[in-house]
Amino acid sequence: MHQLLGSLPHQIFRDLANKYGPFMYLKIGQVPTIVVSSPEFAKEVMRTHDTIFASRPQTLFANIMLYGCTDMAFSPYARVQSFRPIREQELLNLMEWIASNVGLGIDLSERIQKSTHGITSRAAFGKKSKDHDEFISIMEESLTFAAGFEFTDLFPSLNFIDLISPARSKLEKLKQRAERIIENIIEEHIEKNKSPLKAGGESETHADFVDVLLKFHAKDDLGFSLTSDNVKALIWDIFTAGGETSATTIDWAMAELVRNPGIMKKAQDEIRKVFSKKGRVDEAEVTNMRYLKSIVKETLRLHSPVPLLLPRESTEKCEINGYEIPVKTRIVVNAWAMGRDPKYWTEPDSFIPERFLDSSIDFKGNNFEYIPFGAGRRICPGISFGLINVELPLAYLLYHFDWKLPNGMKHEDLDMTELLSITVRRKEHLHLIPIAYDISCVEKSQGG
Ligand code: HEM
Repeated sequence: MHQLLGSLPHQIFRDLANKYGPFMYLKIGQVPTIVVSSPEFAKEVMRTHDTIFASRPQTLFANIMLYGCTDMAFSPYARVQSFRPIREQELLNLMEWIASNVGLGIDLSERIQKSTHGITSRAAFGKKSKDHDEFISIMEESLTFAAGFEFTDLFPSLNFIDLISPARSKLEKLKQRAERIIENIIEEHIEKNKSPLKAGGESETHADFVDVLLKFHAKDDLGFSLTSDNVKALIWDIFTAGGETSATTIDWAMAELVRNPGIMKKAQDEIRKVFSKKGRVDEAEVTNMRYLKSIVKETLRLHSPVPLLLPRESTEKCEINGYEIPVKTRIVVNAWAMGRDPKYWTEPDSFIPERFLDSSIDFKGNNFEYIPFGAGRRICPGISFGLINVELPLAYLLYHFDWKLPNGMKHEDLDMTELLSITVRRKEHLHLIPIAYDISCVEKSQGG
């Protein structure tokens, strides 16, 4: 659909909502769909009728990559603090690499992707898989089919076409490659837990996400059991939901900062004032950086990485605003459109972090005009982990380096075109030239 109309779905839905209103019934292909584009109706769906809309539709992507939608049976754990050494190490590695490229053009987007996925993998799987880079590229390719707008998602009764659809065969192949990597990760954990050192079981403090999943694998005695497919789908979920969203947010934030040098300078002043004495960033103090936090909030408002949240589907009929919503209606909530609605935001299309400095608006699902993490019982369970994974890398990038655009490019010319997948990234990779500000601690760590 989006290719035909030349815009991305969240943009098309906003234009339609401007014309036909914020609670719109559409038939997309054969699928009855309600598109919600106002905080009042978002609240109706995600608070008043939360239970009815807590299901997700079974799309082609979810059926194949998520093992018939057997993922997310429960929220992942969020021992955010305990992953601090992992974050520090990965980010120091990234700083070292950037320091060795000072004055040269680098593909910052690619490096951010790698290190964010590195943090997620090490937190979730104990270490980076030996097939880390391949796993990232499989994920990237498969996510382009995840938005739920494939032919077969829109015409479910024509499933004979589905069987020969190029999307299905591509996804099947990607799944086979991903499965091999995921099975290796599981196998390594099973072996590790068999080792004599681990006799008596992995200690709770060192158990990673996969260890926790394996404890619930096929064990009814714990009152809750996961099948092999559940375990594999959950590993996939964490890798994609955890890494991709954070990397996309950092990338947009850096692009906005490069386009707005005054804001970049203000952020660097805040960060450098605090860390200059130490000569390095300290995670414990990043939580007090008010301006940096406002930058992250503003980035999530303008560039919500999951602009249409994840689709939902009604499990029984209900009434909203005098309309009867039948069972199995798909619900699309346009968080991106609400985040840019002039009714709620002054200068909605401008990047102004100051708007959040003295504002009580947060993204925990209470202010429905601002829901980059969703709301209700399907709200993102990874908010804290996601936020620190964005704030900390930004603090490192802004503390240690100044940033210039290559080839004499002007900051206002930076292309902010969006690219569709289930997350919305910038179409172009961010190529920048790092200039050293204070890299003494990175150089020291290089030396040994
Ligand atoms: C900047 C970072 C992130 C953003 C913007 C984000 C955004 C979202 C959004 C919009 C949803 C859908 C919510 C809804 O439908 O109401 C979601 C779901 C989810 N997120 Fe995140 N997320 C981020 C980071 C993370 C991280 C770090 C993890 C895990 C470690 C994670 C795990 C999940 C999972 C498992 C779901 C599915 C929840 C469910 O269906 O019940 N996310 N996220």
